Amino acid sequence: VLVGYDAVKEAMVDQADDFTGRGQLPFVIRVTKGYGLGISNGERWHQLRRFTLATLRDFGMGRKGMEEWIQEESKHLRARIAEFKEKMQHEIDVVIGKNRCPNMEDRKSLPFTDAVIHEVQRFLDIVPFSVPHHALHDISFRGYTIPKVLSNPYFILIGEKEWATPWSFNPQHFLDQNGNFKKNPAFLPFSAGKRSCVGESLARMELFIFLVSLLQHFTFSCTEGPDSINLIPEYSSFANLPRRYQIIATPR
Ligand code: HEM
Repeated sequence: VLVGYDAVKEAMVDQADDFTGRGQLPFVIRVTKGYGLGISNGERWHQLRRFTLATLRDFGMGRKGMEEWIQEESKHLRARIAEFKEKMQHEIDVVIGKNRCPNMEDRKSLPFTDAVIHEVQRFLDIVPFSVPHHALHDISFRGYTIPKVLSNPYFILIGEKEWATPWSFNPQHFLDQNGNFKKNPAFLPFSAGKRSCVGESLARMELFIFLVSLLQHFTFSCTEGPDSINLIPEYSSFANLPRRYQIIATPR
């Protein structure tokens, strides 16, 4: 298991050619029947990866087309919910108002909202061990010999060295003392290197536009009050699955 940003970056980015193999998890093989980009290796993976990236580009007709498409989708999604702080709504009201759709340009003017979205992804850590990689041949890494085909999961979003309060939900992890958005290189929910998530830009655009547009139009609450929310996942193993709650969306 590779632990912490330094080790993960060194393996997935600096020594990427050795680590791009996909580890063979029995349940993933069963679900995918061994087919598809996520589970493939070798020449098949290279071709599928090139094809997928090209298709995603065509599908989005470039960044702008994809943005408009997500804006349209977000209009339909406003019926879905969660509870967020007034501070985000205040920031959104000041920067965007209520009469136009948010776009990706707005992100730099919404540092608090952006920090909350990053912190949600860090704290939720939906794929805590990422998807395992394996070494393509026997390799040496930090003085250890890693034999070919040994699976190496890794985790980094909760490192004590990288985060001031790793076990608390704390948007300050992504803000400087002036309230500006601050990047943290250890924020790698999509992994890094040659095998990283091909859907990253689509997913990040969706997270931003959906969430901002929901908060623009609704205030969220839950029937039992915020203290009834249990942050411990309902199921935790390969994935962390959050619990389900009935949420009330009140038009603003
Ligand atoms: C918040 C949403 C998402 C998260 C947190 C996420 C996270 C990840 C992670 C951690 C990996 C493993 C990377 C590695 O092996 O080093 C991955 C791989 C992958 N993701 Fe995502 N992902 C998200 C959304 C998406 C979307 C929207 C798509 C499709 C458009 C997608 C398609 C894929 C594919 C095909 C792979 C396998 C890539 C390969 O093996 O070369 N993901 N993702």
